[in-house]
Formats: sequence, structure tokens, C-alpha cells
Amino acid sequence: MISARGLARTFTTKSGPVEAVLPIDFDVAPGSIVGLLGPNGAGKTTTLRMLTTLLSPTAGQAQVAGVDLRKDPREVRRRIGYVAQIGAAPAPGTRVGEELVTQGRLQGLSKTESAARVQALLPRLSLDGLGERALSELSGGQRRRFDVAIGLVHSPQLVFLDEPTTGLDPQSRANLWDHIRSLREEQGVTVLLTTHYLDEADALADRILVMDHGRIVADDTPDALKAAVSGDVISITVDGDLAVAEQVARQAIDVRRATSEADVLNLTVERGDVSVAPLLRALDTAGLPMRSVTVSRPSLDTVFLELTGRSLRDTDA
Ligand SMILES: Nc1ncnc2c1ncn2[C@@H]1O[C@H](COP(=O)(O)OP(=O)(O)OP(=O)(O)O)[C@@H](O)[C@H]1O
Repeated sequence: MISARGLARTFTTKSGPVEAVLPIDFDVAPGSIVGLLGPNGAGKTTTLRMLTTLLSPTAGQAQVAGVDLRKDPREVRRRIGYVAQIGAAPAPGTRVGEELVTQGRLQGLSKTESAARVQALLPRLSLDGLGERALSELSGGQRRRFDVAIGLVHSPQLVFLDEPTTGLDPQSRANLWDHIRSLREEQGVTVLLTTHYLDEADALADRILVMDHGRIVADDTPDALKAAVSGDVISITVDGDLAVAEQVARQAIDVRRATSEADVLNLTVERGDVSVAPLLRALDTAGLPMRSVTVSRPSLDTVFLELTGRSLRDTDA
């Protein structure tokens, strides 16, 4: 459904070039849900905007929904749906149903076709009964589902969702996840979504592309990504120098990998439960009392940490 080769985008700014996306290669199979996961500024939105024809690549090429991105961007637009990060502010008084019908007409549907499509779409996204409601009166979750409906009004087989659940409460997020899954299950729609939520990528995606600094640093199933990182991560804060603490840790226990960010030292070890006690003793003896310690099982955050040396959660914060 998507095949990108050497796709790249550099922005020219006053302070010099910004290489937002370095040449990337990836494929998305029809009927799959693929998550593009990465911290702020990783290049996710830029990638999506290139694939949806909103931004021209500075290098490379892509086939999107069977069409060459550079040769026929208009046809690409006809075949895809795109839900941007935050829906545009509606004109005062704009009504849900009326706006959806208008968007369908802008996508080339006749008035009757568009109205029929909107009638079918509203219940699918739990928006039934809200056709006459003003957009400004929708809740956050309803508004986001409305944004998704806009992307689906012309029945595309490929949909791009940019951070679909950012800003939603947990219940609305879970509800939108169900809707995204049903797009694939009931209609075979292929979905490429960006997110910086690990749980979202884990819950929704068949495959995850991890992006960092404009590169794809991993491309696999959530399970395979987690399986690739065996062991536990012990994260500690100490009263004292982290570099010294790392040396002490390496002497006391078998450390596979150590990374530090701000005042936290992350140690990847075979068994966290077995290593914590000797680590504590060694740090005490060295005059570096531990202020806090957490032991975590491999998660996608661990994967990200292993791949980039930084924690996704901390990067977001
Ligand atoms: N129009 C632009 N001009 C200059 N630099 C830009 C432009 N758009 C994006 N960038 C830069 O390109 C890099 C990638 O940005 P992008 O928006 O693609 O990241 P992202 O992964 O989507 O992040 P977020 O999760 O915050 O949306 C960033 O360094 C950003 O500042």
C-alpha cells in the first residue's frame, strides 16, 4: 500500500538546513496498521506530510495507494484520507453532518452520495445523533472522531492519522482505538499513524517503525521489538556523580548496557530482581547512596532506550 525509497526532507531555515527526515525506506502492506513511533521532532509528521502530498520530498520516491507520489499527487490525494494533528478551528456554527457532507463533495462525491456516506459513517464513529450538533459543542473525543470521519468520508483504502489520540482522556483514547481497529477489520482500510505513546503503538499496530532524528531506527512487530531486548532495566538516582556510580555498578554486577539522562542512570541487566541488592550495597560502600530505584521489564520504552540511548517517556516530558 505504501513503498518509500530514499524519501527525505530538508528544510531551509535562517539558521541553516534542518534535516527533518534523512533518506528512509519502508513498506506498508495492505490491510495493516503501522505505527510511526518517536519523540517530538523525530520527523514523523514530516514523513506523513510527504506521503500525503502536502510537502514535497527533497529526495527519494514513494508509491502511495498504487500511485507514484511525484508523478500524480492529485490521484494520491483522491485515494487516501489524512487526519492532521489537530483539527482546524471550525467556523462558528458549523454543524457536524453539514461539514462532513461538504468535505465529501470537495472530495468529488455528489451531494446524494456524500449525504449517504455521512449517514453510514456517523454511527461507525459513535457520532450518531450528532449530525445537527455544532462542531464547537463537541467533546474532545467526539471532535477527534469527527476529524477521523472527515478523513474517511470519501471511503479511502489508506488513511494517515497524525497523533490521533493526543490530548484525549484514557476512555476516549480506548474508544478511538476500537474505531481504528474496526476500520481495518470491517473495511480492510490500511492505517499509518504517528504517535509518541508507547501503549498506543503497542495496542494498535501490527508493525512499528521507530523514528529518531529523522531516521528509522527499528522496524518490526511490537513483540519482536520487545523480544529483541531481553533483560531488565534498573533505573537509579544517586547522591553523587553518575559516571562514578556506573563504574561502581559495573564492578558489582553484570551490566550489559548503561545510559544516563539528566540524573538517572539506566542499567540493562539480565535479572533486575537479583542485581538490585548487590548494586545497593556497592553504591553505599562507595559513598553514593541511592535516592531512588525502579526495575522495569522490557517494554517498548526499553526498546527505544536500547536503540537511541534515550527514554521515549523522558524525551516527551
Ligand atoms: N516547516 C519547517 N521548517 C523548518 N523546520 C521544520 C519544519 N517542519 C518541521 N521542522 C523540523 O523538522 C524536524 C522534524 O519535525 P516533525 O514535525 O516531522 O517531527 P515529529 O516527529 O512529527 O514531532 P512531533 O511529535 O512533535 O509532532 C524538527 O526538528 C522540526 O523542528
